[in-house]
Amino acid sequence: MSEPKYEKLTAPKTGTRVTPEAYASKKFPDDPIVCLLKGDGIGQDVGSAPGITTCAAKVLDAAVEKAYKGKRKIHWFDIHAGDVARSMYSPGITDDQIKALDEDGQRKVYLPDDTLKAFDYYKLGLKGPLTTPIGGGFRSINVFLRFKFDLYACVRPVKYFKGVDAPNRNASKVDMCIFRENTEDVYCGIEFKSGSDRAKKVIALLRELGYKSDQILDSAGIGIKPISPERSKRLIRMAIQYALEKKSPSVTLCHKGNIMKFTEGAFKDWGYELAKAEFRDQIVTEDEVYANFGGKVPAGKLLIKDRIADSMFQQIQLRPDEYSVIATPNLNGDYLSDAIAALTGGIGLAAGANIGDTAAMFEATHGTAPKYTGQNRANPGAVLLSGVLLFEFLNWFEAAKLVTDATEKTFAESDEIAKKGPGGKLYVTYDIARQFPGYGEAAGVSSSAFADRIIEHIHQA
Ligand SMILES: NC(=O)C1=CN([C@@H]2O[C@H](COP(=O)(O)OP(=O)(O)OC[C@H]3O[C@@H](n4cnc5c(N)ncnc54)[C@H](OP(=O)(O)O)[C@@H]3O)[C@@H](O)[C@H]2O)C=CC1
Ligand SMILES: O=C(O)CCC(=O)C(=O)O
Ligand SMILES: [Mg+2]
Repeated sequence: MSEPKYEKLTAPKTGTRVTPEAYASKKFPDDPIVCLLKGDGIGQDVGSAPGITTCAAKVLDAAVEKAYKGKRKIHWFDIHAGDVARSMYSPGITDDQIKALDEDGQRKVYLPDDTLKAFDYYKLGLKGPLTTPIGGGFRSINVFLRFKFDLYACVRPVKYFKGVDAPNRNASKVDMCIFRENTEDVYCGIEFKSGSDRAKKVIALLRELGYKSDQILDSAGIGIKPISPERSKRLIRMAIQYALEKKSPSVTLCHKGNIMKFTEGAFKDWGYELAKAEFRDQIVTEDEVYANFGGKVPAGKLLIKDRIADSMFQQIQLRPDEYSVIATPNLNGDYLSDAIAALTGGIGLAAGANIGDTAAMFEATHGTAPKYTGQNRANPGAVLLSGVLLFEFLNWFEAAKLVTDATEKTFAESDEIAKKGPGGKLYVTYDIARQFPGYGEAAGVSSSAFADRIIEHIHQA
């Protein structure tokens, strides 16, 4: 495969492409080219106000330089999506002109072919959040990218950072990693609008299958939720492998199988089936623990259990230490990610990665938080910690540790200041500052000042 021809992009002149062979062997170059998609809202730079992606990339570069002194380096390739892509590739296009386009045409305004070609070639990216219109318009570009490149696992670890004064008193017990299936479920975008010809056809078909008009009104909009054994199993396999590698105590299959028996319930059944077929010697199921081991997990075994999604939301709050790796279908994973992140201080710190077999895109759990656009105010921590996941993926553990330790130091020093009473100067952004008793949002610093403080700690390490 040779470098694609771009309309407006210029690839970095130095650096090495991460190839499918590198993915297969898990041996990555010391100078990888990584696509950087800054994103919309808080992701984008506005005038002299840097967005969170720029702030995060600056910290990541500082950590690599400190850890490897020039022997390793990320070569960023700026590619574009969202509002920036619209103004670059379709300057002057009006909202009405965009509305008149079909879905594919609308998508191309915000996700140009250049961007797809570049990511398809380079296969590795760090991405800021992108806006999705609500109730109409094009499908989510974020979701589109995950489907297009078969980034089937959305991996979102959430761990308490010492020094963050999270309101939940169980915060320090949180150490979970969500594996959210990324390519199925209601996210497939198969929907039929109420009253449309297609909705009427689908309803007519359902009537033929025996579903009566009191079950599905003629006026209903319809959404389809496909969940397959192949795609469930590959996600659950990755979750179990991760848990075994990290010596995690359990994998919980989180589903709503009591209500959606053949999708969510099947996800759970396929999970147990896979665990027994492929990992029999390393795992034990919760049923087996009670039937054969008096309720105690035998030493060295990974516990496979399942929970119904609604109960899971209270479990994570009341008994977070009983959960470590969670494998779940797409929509549950979306809801759970934000909820678990809230336990440790909020989505400003919630990192994530979309991982496939031959490509990966690292991105925060949160969205564009549009009201903070151009204010240099939002927390760059989630994108930064997504960069830490990128480092771990590349096996750059020294750089990953430098960033994590320096971030922790930045929280810890603010905690020390806050303990002395209100009125001190903190080094964290508004969202973390407001959690310290007696402090408010105004005690926080800008995104760039928080990033710079982390860099100072990296230099001092
Ligand atoms: N992967 C992606 O690109 C994603 C994109 N989106 C899209 O983002 C848009 C906005 O979505 P919305 O529902 O408002 O959710 P957001 O996650 O963008 O924001 C919700 C709230 O979370 C807090 N927050 C989010 N990010 C940060 C941060 N970095 N630092 C501090 N606080 C933060 C803010 O809380 P507070 O108001 O309390 O300060 C914010 O108002 C939508 O178009 C949505 O589709 C959503 C999720 C993921
Ligand atoms: O694509 C979007 O706009 C939302 C995606 C989202 O909420 C997520 O990935 O967690
Ligand atoms: Mg979400």
